[in-house]
Amino acid sequence: MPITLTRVTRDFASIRALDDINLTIEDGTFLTILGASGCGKSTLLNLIAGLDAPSSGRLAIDGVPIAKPGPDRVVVFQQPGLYPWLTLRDNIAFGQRMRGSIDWPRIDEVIGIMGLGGFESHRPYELSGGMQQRAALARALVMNPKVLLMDEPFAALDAQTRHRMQAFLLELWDKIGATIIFITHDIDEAIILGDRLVVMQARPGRIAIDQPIPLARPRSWDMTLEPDFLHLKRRVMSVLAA
Ligand SMILES: Nc1ncnc2c1ncn2[C@@H]1O[C@H](COP(=O)(O)OP(=O)(O)OP(=O)(O)O)[C@@H](O)[C@H]1O
Repeated sequence: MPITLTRVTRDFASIRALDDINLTIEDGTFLTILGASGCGKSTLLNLIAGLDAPSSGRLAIDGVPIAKPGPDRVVVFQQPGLYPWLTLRDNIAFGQRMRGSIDWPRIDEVIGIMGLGGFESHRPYELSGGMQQRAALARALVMNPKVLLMDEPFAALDAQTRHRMQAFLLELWDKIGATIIFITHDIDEAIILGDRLVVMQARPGRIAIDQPIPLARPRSWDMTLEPDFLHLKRRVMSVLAA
């Protein structure tokens, strides 16, 4: 069952951050969201996460209204936000510990999937930026979410690490089949990762483009030279420049 947003508006005093947003996101979709700063991307993600409520309109997941955060949805932010005093393994187990019980075999399985084996007892400062972000992703995954909400998760990484993380995320998504909603400022990243692309415009925050991304999978960076890629990129650039 999908995530549905029906006529969603969010005002902050006199600022209309989101205006009449209608979206249906099918299960297992990789949706990427692009848009200039301040166009309402994070506001949209926070509403789906249940961290904020709309001024008007409705949000639902599997037909159930979204009223608060839930175990079915986890958010991964730009900063990994690991606890410096905890080991990698304890950081990854943190959400489960808060929920009341830790499934250590699952924690260790996800550590393996994320390529973090051997670093279990390291503290965050002993890990590279890419490893820290993988640990943040692992901490989200061990909650077995149906929906991963990613707010510019790779923006703080250098270009090479970022490319590795993008490939890694696509492999992971293929394995877990979760719905991913992924915010980015990077047009190439949005097109190369997603099944579907939403481009937003600011003041008021509205959807300017909502379309499938017509590239085959598996994706590779060579595809950034394909006519379908360039055609879509040109369209996005003209909307963002408007
Ligand atoms: N808690 C808040 N209080 C007041 N205004 C807010 C609040 N959150 C967001 N806004 C305003 O709503 C608009 C949309 O903000 P939002 O953070 O969703 O944009 P964004 O597209 O995620 O931007 P960025 O790409 O810079 O992260 C902005 O004008 C912002 O100033």
